[in-house]
Amino acid sequence: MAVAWSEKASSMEALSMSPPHMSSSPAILSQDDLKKIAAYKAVEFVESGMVLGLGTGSTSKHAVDRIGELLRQGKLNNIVGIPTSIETRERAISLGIPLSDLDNHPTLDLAIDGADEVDPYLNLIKGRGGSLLREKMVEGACKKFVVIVDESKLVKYLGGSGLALPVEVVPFCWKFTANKLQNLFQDSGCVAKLRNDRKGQPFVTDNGNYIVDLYVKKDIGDLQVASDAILRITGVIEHGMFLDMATTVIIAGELGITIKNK
Ligand SMILES: O=C[C@H](O)[C@H](O)[C@H](O)COP(=O)(O)O
Repeated sequence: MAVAWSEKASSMEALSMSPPHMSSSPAILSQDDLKKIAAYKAVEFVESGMVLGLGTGSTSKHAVDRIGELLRQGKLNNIVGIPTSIETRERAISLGIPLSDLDNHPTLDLAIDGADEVDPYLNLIKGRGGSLLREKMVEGACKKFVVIVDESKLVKYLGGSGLALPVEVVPFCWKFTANKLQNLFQDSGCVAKLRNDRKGQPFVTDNGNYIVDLYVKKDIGDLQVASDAILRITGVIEHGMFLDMATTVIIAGELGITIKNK
């Protein structure tokens, strides 16, 4: 379903501006504007009393901020947030969003999160920010999982953006695990690289693990088969393919919002 700019008050509220076609000079929307528009649209699905999965990353940050704002304004009440990373937990606390965890709330009403890639079947790659494990645990426990992206995240097949498929691995003998991963997808020209932080040290996840990024030159074939094969490698904890998990994807683009439902 495509939604025109002029019909969507929430989009305008996200930007505090007129829709592009109504302004005297054409407005150029930045990628961050589009992320914010998608996030605000997703927050329209939030109702008072919900247990909410709070995503991680530059797109879901806008959703978390918006939820905090609506709580402050008294337009939402009795929300319980389940954060998917330490970063999101800290942000939610600073916004006064009440928090809990999966131990106390094993079923969530709704989660809102960004993605790195979305394929035509609403399969996702997530985790380029390193938060894939907690995200998959929380978002796998949701009745509804709304994904928010700008249109640059749409791909024909997972891995198709030329960017990485992240895999969280135990630090112990990570090279051994990385080699096994690379060999698994050698037909797709896979190169496995340990992710480093800004200081050139191994990037450490919230769970104390490393990330091996897989770069492929072509389609890796059946995604469920690939997923099972990755998870069978001892040393792998989880990967960033989120297959058949998204129930709705909200895509913000220059021409408006598109909503895709499973
Ligand atoms: O680990 C990071 C998460 O999976 C993010 O949701 C994903 O990388 C998308 O992030 P962003 O909204 O910053 O593009």
